[in-house]
Amino acid sequence: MDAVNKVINEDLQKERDKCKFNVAELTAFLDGGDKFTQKRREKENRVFSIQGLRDAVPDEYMSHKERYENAVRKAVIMHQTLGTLEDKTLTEYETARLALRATTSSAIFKENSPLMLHYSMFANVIEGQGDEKQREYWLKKINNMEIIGTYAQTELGHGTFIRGLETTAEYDPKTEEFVLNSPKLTAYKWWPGGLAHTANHCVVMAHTYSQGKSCGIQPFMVQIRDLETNMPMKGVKLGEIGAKLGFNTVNNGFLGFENHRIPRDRMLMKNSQILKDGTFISSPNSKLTYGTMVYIRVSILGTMANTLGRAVTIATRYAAVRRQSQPKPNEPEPQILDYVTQQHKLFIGIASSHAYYISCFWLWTLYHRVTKELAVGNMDNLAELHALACCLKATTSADAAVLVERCRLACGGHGYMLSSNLPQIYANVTAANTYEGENTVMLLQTARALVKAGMQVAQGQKVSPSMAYLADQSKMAKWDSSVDGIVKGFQKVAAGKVAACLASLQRHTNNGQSAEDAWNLTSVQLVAASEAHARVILLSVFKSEMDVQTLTLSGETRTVLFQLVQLYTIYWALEKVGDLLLPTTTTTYSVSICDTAMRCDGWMDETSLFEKSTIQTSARTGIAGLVLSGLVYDSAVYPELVHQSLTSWPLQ
Ligand SMILES: CC/C=C\C/C=C\C/C=C\C/C=C\C/C=C\C/C=C\C=C\C(=O)SCCNC(=O)CCNC(=O)[C@H](O)C(C)(C)COP(=O)(O)OP(=O)(O)OC[C@H]1O[C@@H](n2cnc3c(N)ncnc32)[C@H](O)[C@@H]1OP(=O)(O)O
Ligand SMILES: Cc1cc2nc3c(=O)[nH]c(=O)nc-3n(C[C@H](O)[C@H](O)[C@H](O)COP(=O)(O)OP(=O)(O)OC[C@H]3O[C@@H](n4cnc5c(N)ncnc54)[C@H](O)[C@@H]3O)c2cc1C
Repeated sequence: MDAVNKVINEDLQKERDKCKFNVAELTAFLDGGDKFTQKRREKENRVFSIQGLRDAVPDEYMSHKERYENAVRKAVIMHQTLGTLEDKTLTEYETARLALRATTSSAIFKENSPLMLHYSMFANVIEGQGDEKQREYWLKKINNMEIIGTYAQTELGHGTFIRGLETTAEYDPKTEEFVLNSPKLTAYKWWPGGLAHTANHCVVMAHTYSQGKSCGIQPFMVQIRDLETNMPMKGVKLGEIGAKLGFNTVNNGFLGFENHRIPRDRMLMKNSQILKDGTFISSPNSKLTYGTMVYIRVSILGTMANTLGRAVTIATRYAAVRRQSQPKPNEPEPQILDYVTQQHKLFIGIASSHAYYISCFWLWTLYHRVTKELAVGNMDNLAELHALACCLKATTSADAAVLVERCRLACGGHGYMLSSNLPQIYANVTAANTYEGENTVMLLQTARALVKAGMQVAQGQKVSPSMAYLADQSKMAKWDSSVDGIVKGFQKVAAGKVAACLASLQRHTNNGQSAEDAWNLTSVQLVAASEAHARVILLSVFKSEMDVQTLTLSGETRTVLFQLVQLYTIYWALEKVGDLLLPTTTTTYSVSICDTAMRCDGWMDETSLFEKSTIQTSARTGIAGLVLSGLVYDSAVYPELVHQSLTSWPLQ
């Protein structure tokens, strides 16, 4: 096996030899500096050198039980190898950056680790929701693996609608305990990773009552299994939910309670408290209880960057070594990578993966700042963070799923083989469209903030920085094909969509609909406005962060990174060319389309992207569309970019 690995395919080597930039420099840039590349490699080398972490039989030939047991076995070795969760010499930002760039777990678990929730949500919820004493007590046990935990929020009856959760926690002041119950089948917790057989503790989100009154949804630390026998505790019912598209080694389970009692201090009391006598002290903001979800939504951007990066690396390498067809007689079959259609499929995946990394670190910085503000009682920027995390989580996970599937298709029949790992990668990324807030629901959350901002703009009020562009009433005199120009175009599109939503909401309420019904009737447009806003953020952050962060890089590396920015921007301009050109269509067209299926009335008058003269010219000739298409093919961006994927990913 080792001898085989040492022989590098001639075509692959040829592509690598053509590389015009310093691969080590780019790798360090993505890792956050040489020091981190070194740390990451040390970790990877340690893990990958362990024979016991290699599967003797491919996962797919094992039974469900064998797969799970194999995953537990590897998870234990991984934990022993990597030690405790924290490297105390690193700052919080550095720890997160290293975690997000890590490739070890995805290399060892095709369908993720049964300890995934322990490391991610369980640890974070104690950090974010526990008071000082609780953090001190539980985090030590979590880091030392004295307890194994998960995050139990979703129920069979409700996932999205947290306020609808039916699990109850009723405070009994006589014994100073909470009594947990699942009043019906729909109240059973359903989905938590590791719950089926692995976890012995979990954080349970439950509807809380004290002194006969509702105290809202609160988090509780609950021991669910005996630490010696691993059997369920009294009044606790547990099991596995069944086979899934992916995540089959995550051990997702169900959990029900029947008069299960826990001490008062098991309620995580950083934000809300219930005193011994049952007095409820409410959190300064009920949404602080949802903080862990915001944290994971931010980290999902990084996970999408990593996962898409792996898929596009596999597919691009395959495209370099695969030869097919004979366009020119008497010449060898070309590498499929030389077909422009193949480049068109793959290179946007490379650009997107980079865009997601950059956006994740940018958003993480904001998350970190807002967390610090919250610690001193300042909630001013929580809504903006939430709005950004929701639409970026949804848009990056949706795009990543499409792009990973494209990578699979780009490998022809071989992409259909489980040995390509592309089907499993797809199963992992598509899950992120649902978990941690279903994507449509997340886009509608951001839409709430956009509608509010739109109304504030109309009243001349200031809005949050990421939505400030909504206030810019200027028109674009002509199409500007620079990256900044395209970003500006996207801002106009998003502002137009928000304005159209406001008009539609207004029209429906004027027609006597309730605010809720008007919202529902406008929701297709609201989702579109939210996605457009996400595009503005992704495009503008990718460009502006690159402008600043690449200043110290060599010219060659900067060039290739800016080619990625350019490709990403132009790709989305072409994908959304209809939106960008919408104001250039004739009034008749807009009326006939908009008044029926799209319901985007108000759009033309209020939000024209171009000045009237430009509109008429382009509507007559369709030139704007052609100019846009021309950009990609004239820019010579593609041939340069190929080297990027072949040389810069860490696992080569
Ligand atoms: C930072 C990262 C750095 C490093 C990390 C490194 C490594 C990490 C490694 C790996 C992690 C990666 C990935 C995966 C890990 C785990 C995934 C696997 C498992 C998945 C687990 C789960 O899925 S857990 C369950 C998740 N469930 C959900 O997400 C439910 C979604 N539903 C909701 O969030 C809410 O119900 C709702 C938002 C849809 C509605 O809430 P509701 O109470 O009904 O509120 P509204 O009435 O609609 O709104 C009231 C106002 O509150 C605002 N709001 C809502 N939510 C928040 C929030 N979270 N924060 C702030 N504000 C919020 C809302 O917008 C409203 O505001 P108004 O001003 O308009 O009133
Ligand atoms: C792989 C995986 C791992 C998971 N791990 C965990 C875990 O560890 N812990 C945990 O607690 N949960 C976990 N979950 C559960 C996950 O968080 C929920 O599945 C998710 O929040 C969506 O809830 P739901 O399944 O009830 O879907 P629903 O909310 O029922 O959504 C179904 C459909 O209804 C639509 N819809 C719902 N509400 C609205 C609305 N208000 N407006 C418009 N459309 C709406 C949605 O867009 C969607 O199309 C996991 C899920 C998966 C897939």
